[in-house]
Amino acid sequence: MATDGVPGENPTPPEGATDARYDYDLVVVGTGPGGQKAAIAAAKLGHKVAIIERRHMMGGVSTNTGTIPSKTLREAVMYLTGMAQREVYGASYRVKSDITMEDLFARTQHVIGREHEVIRAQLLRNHVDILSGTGSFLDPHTLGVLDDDGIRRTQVTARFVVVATGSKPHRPTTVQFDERTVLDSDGVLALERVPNSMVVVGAGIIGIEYASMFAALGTRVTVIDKRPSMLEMCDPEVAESLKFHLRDLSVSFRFGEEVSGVDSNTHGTVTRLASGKRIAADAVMYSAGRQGQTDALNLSAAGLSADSRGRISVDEQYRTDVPHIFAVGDVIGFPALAATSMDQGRLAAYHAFDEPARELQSVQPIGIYTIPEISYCGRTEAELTTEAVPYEVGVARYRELARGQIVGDSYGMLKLLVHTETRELLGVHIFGTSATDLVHIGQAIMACGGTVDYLVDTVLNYPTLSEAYKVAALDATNKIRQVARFSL
Ligand SMILES: Cc1cc2nc3c(=O)[nH]c(=O)nc-3n(C[C@H](O)[C@H](O)[C@H](O)COP(=O)(O)OP(=O)(O)OC[C@H]3O[C@@H](n4cnc5c(N)ncnc54)[C@H](O)[C@@H]3O)c2cc1C
Ligand SMILES: NC(=O)c1ccc[n+]([C@@H]2O[C@H](COP(=O)([O-])OP(=O)(O)OC[C@H]3O[C@@H](n4cnc5c(N)ncnc54)[C@H](O)[C@@H]3O)[C@@H](O)[C@H]2O)c1
Repeated sequence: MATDGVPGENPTPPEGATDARYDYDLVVVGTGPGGQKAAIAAAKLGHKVAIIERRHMMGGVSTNTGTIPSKTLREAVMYLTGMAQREVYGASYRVKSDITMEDLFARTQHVIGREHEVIRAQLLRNHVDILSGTGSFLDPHTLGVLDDDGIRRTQVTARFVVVATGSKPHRPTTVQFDERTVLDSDGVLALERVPNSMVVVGAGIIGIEYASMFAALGTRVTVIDKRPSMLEMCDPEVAESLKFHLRDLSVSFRFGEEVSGVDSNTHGTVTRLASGKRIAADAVMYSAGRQGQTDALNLSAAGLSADSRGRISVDEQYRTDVPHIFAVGDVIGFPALAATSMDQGRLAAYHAFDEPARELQSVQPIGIYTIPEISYCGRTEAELTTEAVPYEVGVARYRELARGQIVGDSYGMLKLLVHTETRELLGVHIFGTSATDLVHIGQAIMACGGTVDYLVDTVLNYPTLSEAYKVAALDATNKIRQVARFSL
């Protein structure tokens, strides 16, 4: 099998599968981030690859109903409401006063359309065959593909298979979803009007991201979660800052409350809580977790099964219990991010074809696209305290940065957690403009085992938000010095 000589160059199209018993060296099911990267990685190694996907889902949940539409919607909300500019131009500043769902979706549809083209072109120029339809196992090496009209079934054989079928919203059986007033995160993308009021059930990342978008649009949002607080994985100070912001946008929180049911009619909805409370709203959005999409796969024909949440278990090489079948992305569960799914797909392909591969770096970022956004990597203060790791905190407030004033962000902050003895960076927690981009500076330093002194001794562009690292580093080192002097 020929391999491409120059890294990144399009591989020579393979004439056939390496093993003549099979049509393909690799068949991937699902074109989300995990499936795309598995297919392209294998093709770049010179293998004959096919990918199965339903006609309207090129790019997966990520491109069609998840990451890309939600982040584009957020961008449209930020722009049209003038949210990010109000500190500069005043509280009444708006780009458009009567924002419609049409306005918001115009931008989303534009980006989704472009992404479809990019993904299709990438697959085709790497000679990956796109098989349109729903894939299911007929035996461990054979997949049936039922076309999108549900009429014609073809079949293909593969030496290796990567299952990258992703996830779908979990819908409790006790709730009647009518796709108009009682919705999940897919249904939100088909809303006809911006609701005046909305109940969000589930204060996970999806729930809080959408709660902040609708609140910015002027919707009165009530967030309900059975847990005692939201975004428990975040630094408490950061989560508290977000909560303060959301309350300012009229968001109400009902934590420690379980939803027992939702009633809906032409007037709207009433959400019933186990505590006896009833909350009226124009719409209810459920964001109470997701489950693996394995129903259509006929896993038993391959000798596989899924757990009660539709997830497939894999080893550290993303290999299932059937050694030539791999699974990646949301279908294997945590962390269920587009970011990680891509690398899982690439690594699964490398492991299948015995291509040397390194493990992923242990320091991984989390980006939460609320308004304002949150991002972090490394450990939290609570974890360090439990583990009795001596640390100091260095904080930079955007309002004290020239760039913070220029962009009109007075609430943002960056917090560094620094080991007081080794001076290593242990954690970075950011709240505010560009947090999801800025976090990568701290991540890179941490991954290289860098210390706070790197930031103290480095000149950064001015005026930038990156300067927050310098300010926080100086703050942490000043505090460490103060304690050291006291001990002398
Ligand atoms: C609202 C929302 C916002 C999100 N925001 C972010 C974010 O900001 N950052 C981030 O990193 N992650 C985010 N995520 C998570 C991210 O979208 C997922 O982790 C990611 O899409 C998972 O990728 P995947 O490769 O598992 O496949 P998916 O993107 O889930 O796609 C799976 C594909 O498989 C196809 N498929 C399923 N069964 C079959 C079959 N039998 N035959 C053929 N095809 C099949 C489906 O049609 C689908 O297209 C978000 C998710 C949601 C819902
Ligand atoms: N920016 C990002 O990276 C991003 C954005 C969106 C989604 N995602 C991914 O999507 C995944 C799923 O997100 P999610 O928010 O749907 O799920 P989740 O599991 O993170 O949160 C669901 C929440 O719903 C609550 N809940 C469940 N049933 C309830 C009930 N009956 N009454 C009240 N509360 C209830 C749970 O306590 C939980 O807090 C995330 O874990 C993440 O991996 C990532």
